[in-house]
Amino acid sequence: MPTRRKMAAGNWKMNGLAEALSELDTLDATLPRPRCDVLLCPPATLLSSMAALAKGTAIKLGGQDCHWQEKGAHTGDISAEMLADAGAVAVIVGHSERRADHGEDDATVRAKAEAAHRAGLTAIICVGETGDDRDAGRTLDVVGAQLDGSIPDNADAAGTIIAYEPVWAIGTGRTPTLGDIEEVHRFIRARLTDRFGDAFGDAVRLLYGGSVKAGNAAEIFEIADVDGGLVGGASLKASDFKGIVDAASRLS
Ligand SMILES: O=C[C@H](O)COP(=O)(O)O
Repeated sequence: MPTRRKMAAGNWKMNGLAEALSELDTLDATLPRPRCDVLLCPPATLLSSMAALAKGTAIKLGGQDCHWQEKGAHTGDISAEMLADAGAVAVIVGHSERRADHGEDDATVRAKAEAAHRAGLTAIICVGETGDDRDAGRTLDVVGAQLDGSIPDNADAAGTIIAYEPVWAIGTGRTPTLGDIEEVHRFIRARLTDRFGDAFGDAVRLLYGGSVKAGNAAEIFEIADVDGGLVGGASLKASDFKGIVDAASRLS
């Protein structure tokens, strides 16, 4: 049996002023030695302050995006090396909001994942179908193509996490059925095993994202190929996120 440690990852998106720093303290105070990995991805403006606060706790920090280059004339961008320097251990790449808002295609996402690896960060690579894709029965084709195009050829399982996030489930309160989540996660693991081999396929972690809450986390994280969640709205308040961390911890 593969022993993959569950992960509860919070993506704060474009939310969080300095006052949100207290959420980290609250979360830490309420987490008695979680048996899962706990990751918070705040806006870049809060990263170094949160990394300082998180020192010595079970909470790790991540970025929400990075540029593919190490440095240079790219106004407004942040490199993976800068995120690592600020205390991040991971970075989300290819989130559907980046793909939609910034026109990021699979090649761009792959370059960003390569940059993450270059900087020693775990790349959390997001894939997921739109509502139209699902209605048209294209979910597995779309997700398969995103996986093929977005994951670097030299990816290693320890430094790579795939987040399956159906676009239509993000922030909507709607989730796929447990059977649908199971089908897509099984498909993702099989696709990765075909490309990278059994060891990679067994070890790589697959997160589900899209309207995960304390109330549905356990039933989703119990699915065989689901290794935790990438959580948006319900990660903003420590009191909400704690229930999700607890579910991941119990099932680890
Ligand atoms: O990265 C997180 C996802 O986009 C999920 O967001 P949500 O939990 O608010 O639906």
